[in-house]
Amino acid sequence: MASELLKGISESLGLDGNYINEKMGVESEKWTQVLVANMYPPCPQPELSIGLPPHSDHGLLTILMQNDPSILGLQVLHNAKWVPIHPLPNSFLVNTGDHMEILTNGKYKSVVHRAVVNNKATRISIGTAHGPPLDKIVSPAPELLANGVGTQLSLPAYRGIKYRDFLELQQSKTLNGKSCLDCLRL
Ligand SMILES: O=C(O)CCC(=O)C(=O)O
Ligand SMILES: [Fe+2]
Repeated sequence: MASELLKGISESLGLDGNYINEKMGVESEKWTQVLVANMYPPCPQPELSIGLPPHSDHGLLTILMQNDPSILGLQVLHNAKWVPIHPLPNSFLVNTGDHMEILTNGKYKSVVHRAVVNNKATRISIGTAHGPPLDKIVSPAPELLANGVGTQLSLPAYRGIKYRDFLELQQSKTLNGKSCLDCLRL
């Protein structure tokens, strides 16, 4: 499913459908897939608590599902406001991650999101994060920097970094409140 979505994203950028899959080693033996299960039990004082603090996902795409679409929890930061996401029944929700933003030179943004809790029902979400192999150095795709006649030539907005080093940077205490992407911005 992730590789089909990545085909659509490649095409939306005017690239060959297999571009991202090939460049990012998607479905190769070493590509990164992480399964995360989150459980948010009811909280008597939800306004004093947070389920999952604001963050962006590090990979290319995260595919998320949740137990009951009528229980709200996920919020996305949009125009400096937290917007609640109303999941569609029987659907997956797809987030674009930091490496999508780096690879597309900011054409696709990495979504900052968080999960809030409620005082009524347990919410469970299950996500699969999809990224390149850990030893892959990801930098803005050259094809997107000078994309055809009549379009503006853009300069790379991020420096390249090995996926493993990005994950280590994200886990390290040297960020001082900055996001990893901010550290890579040129
Ligand atoms: O519970 C949710 O909907 C969000 C989960 C999430 O953002 C994550 O696992 O990275
Ligand atoms: Fe997330």
